[in-house]
Amino acid sequence: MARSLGRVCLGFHRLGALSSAPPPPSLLTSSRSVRTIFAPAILGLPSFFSKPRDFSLPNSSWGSEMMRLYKHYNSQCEVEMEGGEKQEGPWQRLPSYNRFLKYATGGVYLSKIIQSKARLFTRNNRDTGATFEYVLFFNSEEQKCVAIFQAGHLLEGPPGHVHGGAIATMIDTVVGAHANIVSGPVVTANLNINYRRPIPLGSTLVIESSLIKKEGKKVFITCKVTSSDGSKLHTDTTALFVSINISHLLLGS
Ligand SMILES: CCCCC/C=C\C/C=C\C/C=C\C/C=C\CCCC(=O)SCCNC(=O)CCNC(=O)[C@H](O)C(C)(C)COP(=O)(O)OP(=O)(O)OC[C@H]1O[C@@H](n2cnc3c(N)ncnc32)[C@H](O)[C@@H]1OP(=O)(O)O
Repeated sequence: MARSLGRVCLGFHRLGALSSAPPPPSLLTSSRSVRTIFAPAILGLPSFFSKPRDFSLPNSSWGSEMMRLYKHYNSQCEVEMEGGEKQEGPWQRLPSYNRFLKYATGGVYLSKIIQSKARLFTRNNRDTGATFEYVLFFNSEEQKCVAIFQAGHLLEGPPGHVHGGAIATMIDTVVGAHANIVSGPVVTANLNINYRRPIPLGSTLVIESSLIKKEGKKVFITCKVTSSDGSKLHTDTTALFVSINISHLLLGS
C-alpha cells in the first residue's frame, strides 16, 4: 500500500550492521539525519534477514482520517526521484522502533526467554488495528514531532473511551522519540498530563510535540493531543527527559 503512494521517506534505522557487538553510543542517533543502528545479529535474526516489519506503514485497519493525515505528512517527506536522487522535504517519517539494544539489561539478569520475547509495548500488536496504530514524523527545522494515532478497541478505559494510561503511553512514546532524536539516549524523568476531554475509541488523533529547550542533560518538551481536525484539545503535557550514558544500560549502573 505504501508503495502505491509512490514515495520513499528517510530511514530511522540503518540496516546492515551485522556485528554482534552493540553499536557505540555515538552511532545511535544524530539529530539532523535521524538515524539509528539496527543490528539483526543483536536481535538473534539470521544475517540474510533483509528488513524488519515497519509498523508505521499503512495497513488495512487504518481509517480514512488516518490515511488522509498520513498522506498529508508523507507527501512532505523526502522523495526518491528516478535514478536514486533524493529531493528534500521538511518532514521525515520515522519507521517503527526496533530494539537494537536487546541485551541492555542494566545489570539486571533477564532470562533468554524474556529477552527473546521482549517487544516494544506500543508495537505489540498481533491483531491489526486493535491497539496502537501510529506513525511518527519529525521536522528538524521546526523541532517538532507529529504522530498520527488511531486508538483501537482494546485500549478501553471508561466505557467507549481510551484508557488514560494508554494515552500517557502514546504521549511518552512521541515525546520520548522526539527527545531521543534531539539528545540521544534519554529516559523520561517527568511526565505531566492534563486530560481535558475523553477520547472515543476508534478516534484518529494528532499528537504534536515541540522542543522547548535543552539545558545540560535535561530536555524539556511540550505535547498536545488533538482531534484529527484540530478542533478539540484532548490533553496537554509537559515532559522532562534526562540524558543517560548508554553504558549504564549495558554494564549496569
Ligand atoms: C529504561 C532505559 C531506556 C533507555 C532508552 C534509550 C534509548 C531509547 C531509544 C529510542 C527511543 C525510541 C522510542 C521511545 C519510546 C518510548 C519512550 C519511553 C521512555 C521511557 O519510558 S523511559 C522509562 C521510564 N523512566 C525511567 O525509568 C527513568 C528512571 N529514572 C532515572 O533513571 C533517573 O532518575 C534519571 C536518569 C531520570 C535522573 O538521574 P539522577 O537522579 O542521577 O539525576 P541527574 O543528577 O543525572 O539529573 C540531571 C538533572 O535532571 C534533574 N532531574 C532528574 N530527575 C528529575 C525529575 N524527576 N524532576 C525534575 N528534575 C529532575 C536533576 O535535578 C538534574 O538537574 P540539574 O542538572 O539542574 O541539577
